[in-house]
Amino acid sequence: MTDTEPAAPVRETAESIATMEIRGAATIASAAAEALAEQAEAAAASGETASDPAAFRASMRAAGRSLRETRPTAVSLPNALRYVLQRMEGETVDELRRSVVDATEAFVRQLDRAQDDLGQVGANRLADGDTVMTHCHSTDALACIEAAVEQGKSISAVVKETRPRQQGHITAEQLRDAGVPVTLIVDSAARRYLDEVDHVVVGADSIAADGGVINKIGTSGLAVNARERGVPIMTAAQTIKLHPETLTGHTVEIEMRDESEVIGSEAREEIGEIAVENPAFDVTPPRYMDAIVTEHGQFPPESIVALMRELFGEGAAEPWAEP
Ligand SMILES: O=P(O)(O)OC[C@H]1O[C@H](OP(=O)(O)O)[C@H](O)[C@@H]1O
Repeated sequence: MTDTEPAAPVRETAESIATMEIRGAATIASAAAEALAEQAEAAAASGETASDPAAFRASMRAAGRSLRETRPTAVSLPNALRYVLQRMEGETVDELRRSVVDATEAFVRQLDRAQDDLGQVGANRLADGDTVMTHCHSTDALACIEAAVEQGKSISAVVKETRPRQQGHITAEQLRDAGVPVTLIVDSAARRYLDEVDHVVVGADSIAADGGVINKIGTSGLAVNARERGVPIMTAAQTIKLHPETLTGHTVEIEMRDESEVIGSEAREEIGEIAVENPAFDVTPPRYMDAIVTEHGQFPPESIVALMRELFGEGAAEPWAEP
């Protein structure tokens, strides 16, 4: 390991995030924070970084950078890196190492608590006997449904498959295991089934200062249809999903993924020359979202900016910036 080359566990985590073996905004955040702790342990035990606080710091920043470069849309990733790296302090390598490990542990505890807390808030929006529709796989959205079941409510689910990666299958399995009767549908059947559901519950990868919700591709169409059918739609999102840079006018980059997720090589060859695009996320304008449910309570999307200012001030530095 050199000053600028992250340790093996960081490289492995970065690779797993990029290939989506590790996925979901909250899961990515905790994996990234844990990778920083592993980097701190490795750097404190290896070569020049073990005895040189400046080299140790440089190796932590390089690790942050390599984790940051994996996927662009879920802001939970830079927010996690920022949380840990901003708490890195000490004169000696051992003090620096300890501060990173402690910050990581505190961060992961906070994430778990936030999900439990927002689950209670989201569950309060659901009534006994409700049917919910889900899109993709979101641990924050599932926390709301599972908390409602724990409150003794009987909940059923219509689960959208969510092309192209069919992450609705993970949702279907987890809800079934939680005792929720599940009906799996293809994405294009969503409008037809909206007449049979009481709520739509989705997650978020980022929330913009104007209340726009950035989530798995297809969320915005679902939200427009839900509004047209009069079905309330909520986004379950821990505050780690709030995107601080949107406070200063930046937009959220939408990840474009490989065409192979959309079309297999055989069909591709058969069809011949066509363009294929595979955006992983879209933006739901605030006017189509009824509520953003966080660990601090529920908010109309347009008012989320007040919470963002409270938590982040006016903006945020890159997670690996020198303090
Ligand atoms: O943090 P939690 O609620 O688990 O997930 C939030 C969002 O992250 C996922 O993105 P991807 O599957 O990583 O592309 C989905 O878009 C999901 O709604």
